[in-house]
Amino acid sequence: MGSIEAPRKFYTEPADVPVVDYRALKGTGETHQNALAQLDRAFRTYGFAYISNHSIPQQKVDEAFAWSSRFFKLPEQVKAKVPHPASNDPHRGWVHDGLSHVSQMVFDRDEVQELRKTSPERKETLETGSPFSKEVPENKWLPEGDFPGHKAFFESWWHDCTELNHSLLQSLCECLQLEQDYLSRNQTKNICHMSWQYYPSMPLKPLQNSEFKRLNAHTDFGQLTLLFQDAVGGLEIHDGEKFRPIVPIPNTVVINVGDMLERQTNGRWKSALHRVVAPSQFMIPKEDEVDDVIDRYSIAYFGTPDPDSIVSTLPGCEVKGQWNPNMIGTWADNMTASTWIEKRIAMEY
Ligand SMILES: O=C(O)CCC(=O)C(=O)O
Ligand SMILES: [Fe+2]
Repeated sequence: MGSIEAPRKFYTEPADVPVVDYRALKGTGETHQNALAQLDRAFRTYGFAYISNHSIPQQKVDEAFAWSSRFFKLPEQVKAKVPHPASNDPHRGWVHDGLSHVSQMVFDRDEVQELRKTSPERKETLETGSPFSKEVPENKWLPEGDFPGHKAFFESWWHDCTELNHSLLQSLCECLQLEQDYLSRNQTKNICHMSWQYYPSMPLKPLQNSEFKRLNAHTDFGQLTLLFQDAVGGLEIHDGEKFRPIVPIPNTVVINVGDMLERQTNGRWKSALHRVVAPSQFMIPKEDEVDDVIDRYSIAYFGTPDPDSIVSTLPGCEVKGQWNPNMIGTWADNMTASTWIEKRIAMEY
């Protein structure tokens, strides 16, 4: 006789981050107003939301993941033809496992060196920027013969993400009762950035016991991030009390508030700490069931204001929110977007 398996339990309940319907965000009437209110609440509470029914067809998202997997499965000597330098300049190309290291608001080189030893990560990334903007470093592409078709796909994918980013910025403006293009007007040079992340399969134990992370806890330093994740899981956000899983929901994109948007909204919206660890379903105590954690892929589009723009309080956000902006203490007056990005990325290399 077959037995009924007890439902799998998470060690920690997933974060109760809402799924906001993009069609409602872009619609009219009461449903529209409700969707805006839901997004505002999600950003106040978590700094994160899932967006369903968005403008990029799932087939295109699947294609992007297929390109990513093909790239990272190339032999190392091929990927090494487009190496990311040992510094962040230019922030382009393939980052081999161990080259970059994420930390949170640590700006002291010695301290970062120490953290590299005590909180190592297992990841590779491909760092890319706008293929259209003249204001940013050129992308590093493999010869077309090594990887046919990738440039054409990337251009089209970049375009789709940029459109979605601007469309969401408009919704954010509606939440904040600003003119609809208020935030987009300040993103004309397109210094936005896209990281393609690959977390190779690895033994489960060192992830479970925190000897390794896939990605250390951090806040994003841009304005709004669009995050596409595959079905594997492992992303967690800190809800003010503890880290909780952001379980993958098919056909959605995760969006989150970065440091600059937290600063601009004066803490009304939260730039939340997040990290990538073992998927929560592997944290149940059935240790002999699985030895290795499988490959994981994600793609992040970091929306960023124009480099020389001063990141300061938006009209209507003068009253401080419930969250203290992360940049308090380190956020000088008249800080530009590029200064903040460089300050933070420099510490990753
Ligand atoms: O891989 C993920 O799901 C998270 C990536 C991330 O947080 C980042 O690149 O800033
Ligand atoms: Fe992040």
